[in-house]
Amino acid sequence: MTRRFIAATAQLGPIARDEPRASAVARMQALLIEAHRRGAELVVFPELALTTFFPRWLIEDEAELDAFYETEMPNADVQPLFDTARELGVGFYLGYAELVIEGGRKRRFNTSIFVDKSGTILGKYRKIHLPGHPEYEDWRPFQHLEKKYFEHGDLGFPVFDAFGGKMGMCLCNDRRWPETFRVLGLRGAELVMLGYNTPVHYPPAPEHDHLQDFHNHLSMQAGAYANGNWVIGTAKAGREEGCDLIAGSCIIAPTGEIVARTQGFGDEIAIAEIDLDRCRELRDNVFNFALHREPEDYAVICAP
Ligand SMILES: NC(=O)N[C@@H](C(=O)O)c1ccc(O)cc1
Repeated sequence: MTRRFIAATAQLGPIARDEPRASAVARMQALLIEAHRRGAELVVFPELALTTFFPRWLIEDEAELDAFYETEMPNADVQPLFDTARELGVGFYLGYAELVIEGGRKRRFNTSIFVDKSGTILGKYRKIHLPGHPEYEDWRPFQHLEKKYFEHGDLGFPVFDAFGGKMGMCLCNDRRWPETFRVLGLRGAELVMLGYNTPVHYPPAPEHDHLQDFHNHLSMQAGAYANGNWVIGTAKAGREEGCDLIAGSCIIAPTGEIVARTQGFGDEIAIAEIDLDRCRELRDNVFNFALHREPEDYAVICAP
């Protein structure tokens, strides 16, 4: 089986708070069709791609909050995206807010799925590194209530087989943690897909605002290089409900080089050919884990 294929990062511009899912889905269908026209067989959409980034507000009314979550996947709103992808034979990664009833209680996760070319959900991931704060903080110009609205993901960092190789997923803040990429790398991931919503303004340390794009690429390029895997990182970008989100969606080779990136802040794709065999350039050499890793000396990073 060939291990070369064209992939796309499919960046979304802002999604308004009152924008129906059908509109976000139609925008994603258009990007997927364009990606397919340019030869892509795999498309990576952002984190929370069906709605606005709602953790920026305190939402006290439970029904109003619940309306931002999906209780089924696919559901009637998202089915057209699944249908288009299946008809065109394109696989995709999609981030969304997930609400499930388990043990008689509501459980909420920041989730991503991977859907193969036949429309089958092959993998699911629930975000592990939840940033922000658990309660309303009135000094902030906008909230970041992921710790209030989501539980810590309970699926670990799974990898799954697709496109002739091993695929992994993570979400947004996970990309800043080397452990995310290393765990996926130790499980053999050759391509890590991730979506992000990253405000330009970081209220706890505004002196870092000018570094947001740099830190975004630094994290993903380091994750690719130190583990010898491809990375596709996709932004929800632009001024969303008055909050500026960084763009810079990109495809990164195992060498750490950015080989394709978006140019603007709106709906846009960038494509590149992925050759999974190129992971060997790193994994057979400087990052040959079996030969050169020294786990006996790493115990401290696993201590709680
Ligand atoms: N959706 C996310 O995980 N976003 C985080 C990130 O980009 O790491 C993030 C960025 C800025 C903050 O003030 C809080 C959290």
